[in-house]
Amino acid sequence: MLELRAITAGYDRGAPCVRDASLTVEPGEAVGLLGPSGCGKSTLARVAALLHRPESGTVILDGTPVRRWRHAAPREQRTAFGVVFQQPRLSADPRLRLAQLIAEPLLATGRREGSAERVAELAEVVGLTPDLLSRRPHEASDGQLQRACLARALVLRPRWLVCDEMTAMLDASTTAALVTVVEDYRRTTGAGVLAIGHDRPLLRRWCDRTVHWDDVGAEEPEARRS
Ligand SMILES: Nc1ncnc2c1ncn2[C@@H]1O[C@H](COP(=O)(O)OP(=O)(O)OP(=O)(O)O)[C@@H](O)[C@H]1O
Repeated sequence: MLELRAITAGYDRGAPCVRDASLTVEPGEAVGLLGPSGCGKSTLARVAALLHRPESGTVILDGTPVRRWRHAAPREQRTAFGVVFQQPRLSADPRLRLAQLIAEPLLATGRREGSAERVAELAEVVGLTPDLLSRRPHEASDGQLQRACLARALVLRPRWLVCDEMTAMLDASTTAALVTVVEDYRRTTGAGVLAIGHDRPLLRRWCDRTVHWDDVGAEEPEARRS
């Protein structure tokens, strides 16, 4: 289970944008998090994915409290997460061809062997044809690049997938395709999904339950008391 307990976080000490937020995601569960722009959803998602250290509160990953974030986190905790951001161009190294982008986490964790096969397999899953894999980000559309970013997020077979407005920049058919990929991944692996968004009907369709930002602070009073 992924548990966020009483998380307070932000960028300016003393003026946090996330205050006392609690949320849990069970293995195999998809939880949607809705809220207005700028309220702190992405910040909470980054805390959940161990990318941003909170000022206070606890993240508990499969029963183990997280003590360190980002590169200081133990590899098995860091690689338990796949993350897809809203703007693929901001999260893709412009120098890498799409195949290299997808393979990045494999190479970063010393898993070069079999990486070409894994990239080819995932490219098919996300709907990228082989000719696209040799292109660099500036030669790909937003939708094609987001497909590659989703493949990169899945390449290490994470147990938790954080989708931070993954489909906000995409057309309806690419949105449907990527949501289907995430859903198939969740069904076949039992991974838990935290999906952040503004699109209530989409999140309702996609997720087992949807939580509004206003309720995140009061969602689990028992957990917050303990
Ligand atoms: N790197 C940063 N440095 C300083 N402030 C930041 C940074 N990132 C976000 N913020 C601020 O923190 C607050 C919460 O931002 P966050 O991105 O978490 O909100 P959000 O709910 O995800 O918004 P949106 O739906 O528009 O993406 C905002 O006021 C934002 O301006």
